[in-house]
Amino acid sequence: MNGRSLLDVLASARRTRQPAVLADVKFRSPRDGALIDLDRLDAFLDALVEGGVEALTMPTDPVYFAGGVDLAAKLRVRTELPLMRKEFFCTTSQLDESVDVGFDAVQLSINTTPPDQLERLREHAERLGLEVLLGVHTRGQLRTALALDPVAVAVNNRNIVALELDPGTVRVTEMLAPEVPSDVLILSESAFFTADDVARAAAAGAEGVLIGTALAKSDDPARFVRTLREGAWLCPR
Ligand SMILES: O=C(O)c1ccccc1NCC(=O)[C@H](O)[C@H](O)COP(=O)(O)O
Repeated sequence: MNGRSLLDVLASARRTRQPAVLADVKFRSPRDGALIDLDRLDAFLDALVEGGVEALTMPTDPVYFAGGVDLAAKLRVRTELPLMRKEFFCTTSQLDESVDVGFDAVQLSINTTPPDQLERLREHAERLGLEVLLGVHTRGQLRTALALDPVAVAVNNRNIVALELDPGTVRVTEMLAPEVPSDVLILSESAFFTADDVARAAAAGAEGVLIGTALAKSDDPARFVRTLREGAWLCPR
């Protein structure tokens, strides 16, 4: 055990009633094109740590997000923050690889994981010691996820199946959060640009928010993280 836990980060946010801020290190997005140049990666990571982000995620898909496990390895050596892999998971070998690279958690999104593989992949991940968040974007997907008795759900405000070409809105979290039982943690993901967006997700009961594009585009990511925390207060569900 290495002591890094994304679930602990979310649980601790619930106790302190201050939402955790997580950074999605995304090199490219289908919507916005190139986001992070490799030559500024270390400085970017240092700024995120300085700003106080509590965990990192990374889409490792090379085609749409310009990610890769080689790039994830760079994150692993640079920071000790909990690290979650986002991927279009369909095989157990992708999970074995995730452990080898040093990921602590994986997100299995209901709408991208083959339905007949979902439980098998989740069990395999947990057997390997990976934390598992179930990703949802709609009410129907949330129902599917809750039937699996998750510790945490990731509510994606954008539709990953549309490759996040939709603008996304925190309204998705506001709609779904009331339907999540109070013992299930919520990470609200995507389309965060202002402190008001973060405050809305927290008011809806999300223990954490995940921000990618806005951080990558910020001239001062450390300061941006600090401003995002201002005024956000977690409402118990
Ligand atoms: O969510 C997934 O399952 C996923 C799978 C494979 C590649 C990417 C995936 N999600 C991407 C994201 O979740 C966003 O990059 C992240 O929430 C940040 O969004 P934004 O702040 O809007 O850039």
